[in-house]
Amino acid sequence: MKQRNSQRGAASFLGATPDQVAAEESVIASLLCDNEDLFDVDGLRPGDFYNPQSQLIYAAIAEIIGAGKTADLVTVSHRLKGEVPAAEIARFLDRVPISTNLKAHADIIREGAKRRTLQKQAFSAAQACSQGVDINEIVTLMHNTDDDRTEGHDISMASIATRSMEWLEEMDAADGSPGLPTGFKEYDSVMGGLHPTDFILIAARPSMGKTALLLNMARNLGRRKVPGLIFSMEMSERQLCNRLTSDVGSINSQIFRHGKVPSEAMWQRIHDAASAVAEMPLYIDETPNQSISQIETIAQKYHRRCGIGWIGVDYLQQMKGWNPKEQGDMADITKRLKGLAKRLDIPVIALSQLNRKLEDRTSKVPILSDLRDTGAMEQDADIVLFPYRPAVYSEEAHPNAATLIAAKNRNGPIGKFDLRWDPEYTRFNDA
Ligand SMILES: Nc1ncnc2c1ncn2[C@@H]1O[C@H](COP(=O)(O)OP(=O)(O)OP(=O)(O)O)[C@@H](O)[C@H]1O
Repeated sequence: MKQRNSQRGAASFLGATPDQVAAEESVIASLLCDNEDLFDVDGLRPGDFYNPQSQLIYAAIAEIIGAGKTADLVTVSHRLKGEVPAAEIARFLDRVPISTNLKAHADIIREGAKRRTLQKQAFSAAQACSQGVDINEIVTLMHNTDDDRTEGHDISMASIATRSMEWLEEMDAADGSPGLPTGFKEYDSVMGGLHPTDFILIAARPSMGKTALLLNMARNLGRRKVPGLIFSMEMSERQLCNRLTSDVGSINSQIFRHGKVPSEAMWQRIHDAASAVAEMPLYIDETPNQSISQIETIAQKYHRRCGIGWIGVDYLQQMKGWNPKEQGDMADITKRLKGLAKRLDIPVIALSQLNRKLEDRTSKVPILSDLRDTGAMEQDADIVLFPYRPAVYSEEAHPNAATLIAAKNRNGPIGKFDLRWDPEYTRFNDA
């Protein structure tokens, strides 16, 4: 009885079915006979093969062909000397290769690999559930199915170059930039908007207008019907909605603060603006103190369900695990936000406070080194933006003067963009 229970608890992982074994043998036999067939197997990876020897042989064939040489029994045996006996490699040649059906055979191999991966993942998730691991970690584990691999994504340079050209042709035909427009004309023209896969940091001292800047971009994208998701760990969903309404309708935000609407005409304006905001495909998660795992899980869910085209995180210092004494944890957060941008192929915009050491300088204009001591932000960010309003520090400065400083741009120019600040609507405009 005891033994039966322990057997029931043990994992019994899938092996290869006879058709998968046949498919693996067929692909290797075909490749050994005709190297051109490699292009037909469409991004198959060594790890997709079940048989460990097949994995090694396939990897050797792909490497030899990749180096511009011919892969045959002699060259492959030479490369795998000491790992796979030549007689074992020759055994594949006993099969009659059916290269006309190679694509179908590659699909069978890929499907087998996908089943085995999913089974292992489900097993790990079941174990994590019974061990009480954080629920969000488990959901992330379940979602990390390496979609690219399971879809047979070809990562060879030949294929990447083709895709890049197709992308450029598409963009050229669409007569526009691949970036999402922020709505700030000069910024968009120089920086090309917000680029997919970019991790964009908006950093400033408190009350400089970081949230305002993010919401101004959200309003512009919302009007263009680009879905977006904002993690607002400081302000509530109602506060953000009120700010958007104030911005869209040019309504003094103090009305929302005091909860008193001065006239019927103002009610009408508020209703009109609120209706326009309601039609924007924006999603706001106001849960405070979210962990990076929670953010990843929620972002992936909204990306799948609603096709979100950008993400905003307001702000990093409010995230669970953001602790200056734990530089490693902070670096993990920024790395994973960059990873999220890449995986979902959308821009991720994170807001961040700047260190108060800046206040000790004569010039209060932020510089990149103000990001030091804050994990790997400076390194992980593709773009670093500093909104700056001189009136915060000097009574002599014009109250509406503002600059958006692009202090870092991994793939393009940096620059300074003059803006106008309208405080009553918490709105930045083109100057
Ligand atoms: N009705 C208003 N009239 C004048 N100024 C306003 C009004 N509403 C907001 N502000 C100003 O807008 C700024 C707030 O901007 P915002 O919250 O976007 O800044 P932040 O950099 O995100 O701040 P924090 O770091 O504190 O979250 C503050 O300087 C505030 O004084």
